[in-house]
Amino acid sequence: PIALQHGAHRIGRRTDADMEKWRAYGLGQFIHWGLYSIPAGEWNGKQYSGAAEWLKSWKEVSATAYDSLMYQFNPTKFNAESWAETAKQMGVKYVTITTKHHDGFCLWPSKYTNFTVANSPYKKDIIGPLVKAYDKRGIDVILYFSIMDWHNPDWRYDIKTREDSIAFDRFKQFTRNQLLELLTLYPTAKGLWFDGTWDKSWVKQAAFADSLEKEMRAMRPGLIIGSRFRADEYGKRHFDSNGNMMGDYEQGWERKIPEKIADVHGNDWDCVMTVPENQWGYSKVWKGHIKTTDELLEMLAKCVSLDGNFVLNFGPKPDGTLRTEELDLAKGIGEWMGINSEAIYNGEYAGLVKQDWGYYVKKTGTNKIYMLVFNVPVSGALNVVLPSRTAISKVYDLGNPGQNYAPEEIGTSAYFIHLKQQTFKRPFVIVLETADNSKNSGAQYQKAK
Ligand SMILES: C[C@@H]1N[C@@H](C(=O)NCc2ccccc2)[C@H](O)[C@@H]1O
Repeated sequence: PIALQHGAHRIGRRTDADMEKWRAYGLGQFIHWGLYSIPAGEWNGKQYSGAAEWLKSWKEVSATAYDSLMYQFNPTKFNAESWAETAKQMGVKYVTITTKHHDGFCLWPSKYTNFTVANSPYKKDIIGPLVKAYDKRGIDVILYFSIMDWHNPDWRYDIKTREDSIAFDRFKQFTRNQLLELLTLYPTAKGLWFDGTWDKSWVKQAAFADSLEKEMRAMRPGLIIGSRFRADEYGKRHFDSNGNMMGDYEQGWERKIPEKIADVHGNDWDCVMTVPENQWGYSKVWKGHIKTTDELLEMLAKCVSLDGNFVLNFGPKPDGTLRTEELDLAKGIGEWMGINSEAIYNGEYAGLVKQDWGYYVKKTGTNKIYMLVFNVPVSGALNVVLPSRTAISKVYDLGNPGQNYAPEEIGTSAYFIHLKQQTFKRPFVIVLETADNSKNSGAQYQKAK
């Protein structure tokens, strides 16, 4: 291995209680809200082809004109309690909220810039009420923070001249001030979700970022910080020059999901997902495919089955209400979670051979295995292959406990679970309680009928 001062400072997963709680979440909510929600991807009557929250980067948009959106920010219908209640009904265990996106506008009254809610017609802090409303419902809060800040004149994409270096040193102090301010104002926040850290200017700040991360962790023991915050001294991000993950969980899964367990390298991770193809902030026009409840439930199941958390994005409207498509999805997911959340919370990779019918999730610390079924085979028989000498002691349908299945043993620790019906409206979950059978001599199995 290469001697590194600013690489990963821990090998393997964190084992403390705060991280174990994060690992158990399963389902989260992302909220992207800010000035970009006002134009919602449209400018001078033309549609921006990119993500709505990147509108300011469009060459047709002048920074001055964009920044004066601050004087239009007045979400009269904003109600933190109703967002938190929607999230509660959906069954999320944590929420990641944008405090400042790439455009630099702060949803809290930062004392380090005038570009905040305090100088908008709304005047009031948005982050505080949200933290309070979510905390009250037992939903942990993670604060999203973009390092890249298009409003701050000291931001640089790269550092080429002495002037760049002097300006960017001011920017680094500004960034440190804002982050310590956020941790001081919102002490119950469980972590920080960093973004906008890919440009050379920041990638060159291995020592500064490392010391800032240490300072934040010292200030808030247990704080959870992802792999996207800092680079090592060779500019390596997410994984340092020795291939060790930086931070506490992998943040690389943005709008994508790992295929197999080998893809996650034994690390904690979260997948953050948009409802349309690629819109995080509110966008008037949702182009292309809009994901359905069933699709999102399958993504959730896949993430949890591979040791990750699934975080679904909401882009609230400028008036502070949520759009109906997102409310409908929250309702659909919530109804499913109302019946099946036991298969999601405290779920982990089961270590079984993946079958076509869906995903296995093991309940952490137990011998309970959940079968999350999305694809019913024509045969109606779900194939289950367990580690050798593992017997099934109990099988039942989570949504219909009375429905007991007598698994048919078709080989050594291999079973068919015969479904009683052929069509299902929603994905469903079958619970397997397994028993270690290694004590008995070779188990007898019924000949396949
Ligand atoms: C969570 C999302 N991240 C922001 C973004 O710019 N993603 C594009 C991107 C994704 C992965 C590596 C670099 C850049 C989007 O605007 C959202 O905030």
